Amino acid sequence: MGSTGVLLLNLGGPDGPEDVRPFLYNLFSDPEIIRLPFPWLQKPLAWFISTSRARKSQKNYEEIGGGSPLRRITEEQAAALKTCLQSRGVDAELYVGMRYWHPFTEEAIAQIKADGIGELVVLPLYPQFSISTSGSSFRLLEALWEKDAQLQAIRYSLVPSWYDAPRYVESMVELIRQELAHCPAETTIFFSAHGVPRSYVTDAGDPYQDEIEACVALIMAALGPDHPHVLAYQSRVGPVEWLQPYTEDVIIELGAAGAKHLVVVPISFISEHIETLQEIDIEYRELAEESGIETFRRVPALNTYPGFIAALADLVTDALAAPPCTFSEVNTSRKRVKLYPQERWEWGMTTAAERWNGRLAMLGFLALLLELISGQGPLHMLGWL
Ligand SMILES: C=CC1=C(C)c2cc3[nH]c(cc4nc(cc5[nH]c(cc1n2)c(C)c5CCC(=O)O)C(CCC(=O)O)=C4C)c(C)c3C=C
Ligand SMILES: [Fe+2]
Ligand SMILES: [Fe+2]
Repeated sequence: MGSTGVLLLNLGGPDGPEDVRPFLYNLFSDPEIIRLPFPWLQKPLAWFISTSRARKSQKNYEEIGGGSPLRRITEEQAAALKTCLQSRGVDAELYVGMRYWHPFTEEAIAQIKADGIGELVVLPLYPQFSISTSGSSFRLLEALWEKDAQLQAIRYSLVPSWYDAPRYVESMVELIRQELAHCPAETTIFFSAHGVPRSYVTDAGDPYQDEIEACVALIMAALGPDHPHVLAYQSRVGPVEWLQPYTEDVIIELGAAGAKHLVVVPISFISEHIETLQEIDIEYRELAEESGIETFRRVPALNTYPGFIAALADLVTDALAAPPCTFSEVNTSRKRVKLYPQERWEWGMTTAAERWNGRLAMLGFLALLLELISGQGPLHMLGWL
């Protein structure tokens, strides 16, 4: 058997302003992020959304220095994890595979093959599983595996999610306590999770909301019952309904109800990035001040916090010791989860028919918008006219 490897998966982020549009294009090209009934519409729509969103997104990245710190932090996590594993007698090569920007997952896999890795642990840097994050990366890896005999020879094991890993929960509790030490006794702990469209949970069976709620419950059980706390969902994109309540609404409601002190806990992110540094620290802070909140503090992301790196090392050593968890096993253990493309057609006045009705209407509307904004309709774009 060859040597041992650990592949850390994350979303990726633009290194500078010129990367923002192509990064967004990659993100919106992913059917796990935007679920469309027709694969051929995915790329034109991704082009349309990335082009129209790029300026706003670039402005947000400018406020945090022009680009995302995600690559640097993830590489620091990889280096710290390698050292921690070495101290436990595990000699492993670390790889970083981003879903939508450099270093791409495909680049990491090419390196894993070149290095002749014989045993691989695949560890997503998302504590809670979502179709849109870990699910999307697993689907990409599965596709790479399917067509590559060299990859099929590797003994690999996936870690689907780890929101309940004891040292991760402990580290979160430690960081929250450190922040609470600077706050008055009546401070509300405000868990802000990344949102996903509500239909991912209700229709596609994404376990994300359950895992977020279980994670918050574990942290609160360890912190003790004295603290008032709330959970809300941030970063909504697009017109459809996402998981509720929305972070911005809850900040306004708390202010109106007379709350004065908040500590925000970014619960789905383990690294600083645009949604902590810009959205929480700048946008939500402003909103909180306007809503009459006097103390608005945020718990820092775990980054390379030693207890957290130890938690990651536990996950790796546990995965190496246990029977391997494979792609088919993740799909079986989450058999209610419908990874895209998922639906089968049913004839008659069914929910499927109604859904398709809505989708076709939406497609007509999008085609019109596309034509109005770009001067080119979908058929021109496809070279049909
Ligand atoms: C449009 C749908 C999106 C879903 C669903 C979504 C889920 C989701 N995302 C993260 C974590 C990250 N998202 C990041 C960037 C980002 N995500 C979306 C859209 C969706 N995310 C967009 C449009 C962007 C780009 C930034 C922007 O324009 O707002 C990042 C990278 C941030 C960086 O520093 O560059 C992360 C990380 C989670 C955890 C999640 C669902 C659970
Ligand atoms: Fe996101
Ligand atoms: Fe966002």
